[in-house]
Amino acid sequence: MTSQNIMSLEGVGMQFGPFHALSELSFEIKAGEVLGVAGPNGAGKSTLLNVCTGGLCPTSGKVLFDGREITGLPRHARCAQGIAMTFQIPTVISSLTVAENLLVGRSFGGSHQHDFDQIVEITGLGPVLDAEAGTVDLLARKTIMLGAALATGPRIVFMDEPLGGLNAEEIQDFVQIIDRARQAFGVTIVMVEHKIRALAEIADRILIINFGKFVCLDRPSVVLNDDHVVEIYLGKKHDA
Ligand SMILES: Nc1ncnc2c1ncn2[C@@H]1O[C@H](COP(=O)(O)OP(=O)(O)OP(=O)(O)O)[C@@H](O)[C@H]1O
Repeated sequence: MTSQNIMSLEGVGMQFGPFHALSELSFEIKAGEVLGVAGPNGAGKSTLLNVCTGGLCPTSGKVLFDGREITGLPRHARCAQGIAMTFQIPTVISSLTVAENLLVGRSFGGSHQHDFDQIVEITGLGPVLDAEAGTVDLLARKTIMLGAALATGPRIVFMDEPLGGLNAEEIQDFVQIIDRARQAFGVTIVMVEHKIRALAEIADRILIINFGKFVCLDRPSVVLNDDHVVEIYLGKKHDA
C-alpha cells in the first residue's frame, strides 16, 4: 500500500432540504488500500458513496480525484476516469449471459481496461460464463457485478454492502475475490459494510461516520477499541 492519496473529500456536506445527511466531511483515501466505511443505520454511508461516485452532487465542499476536482462530474464521466461502484442489490442484466454482462462493463470503461480472461480468472466465473445471469445464485450475481465493475478498468471501486445476504462461507469466498482483484490490479477498494468484524479482516483502515459526521478513521484494531465507536454501536457505558 502506498501513502499517495487517490481521492480526497474537503468539507463535504449533503443536504436534502433542511436535513443534513453529511456535514463537513474531510478525509483522504490512499491509493491501493481497502478502506472500510461503517456506522449505524442512516449514518450517511450510501450518501457518501454516491457523493464519491457521482450519484449525488454535494451541496457543499469538494471531491478531488488524483488532485483534480470532480465534485459535479456525473457517474458516467467518473467511470471513464477510473471510478466504479457496485450496489447493495446486485444489478446484473438477467437476460444476458455472465460473459455478456462483463463485456457490458467493458463498454462503459475508460482507456485502461483490464484483460477479460484475467477478470474471469480472478472472479472464478469461468464455469458459468455462458449461463444467463438471472439464473445464477446471489454470490455469483455479486461477483458478476464486481467483474463488470473491474471490466471498466477502474483505479478505485466503491462497494455498497457487498457482503449483505451472504452466509459465512460465501463471505469468505467473496472477500478472497475482492482481495485477488486488489492484488492483481492494484485497485483501491472502498467498502460500506454493516458486518464490521468481516470488514476488520479485509480493511487496511476503517472510517466511522454517525449522523453524517466524521467519527474516526484508523486501523481496524484501533477503531474497534475506540470508546466513541463502542458507544455508537453498543450505547453509553454505565457505571455498575
Ligand atoms: N434522497 C434523499 N432525500 C431525503 N433524505 C435522504 C435521501 N437519501 C438519504 N436520505 C436520508 O439521509 C440519511 C442517510 O441515509 P443513507 O442511506 O446515506 O444512510 P446509510 O448510513 O447508508 O443507512 P443504512 O445503513 O440504513 O443503509 C437518512 O436519514 C436518509 O433517510
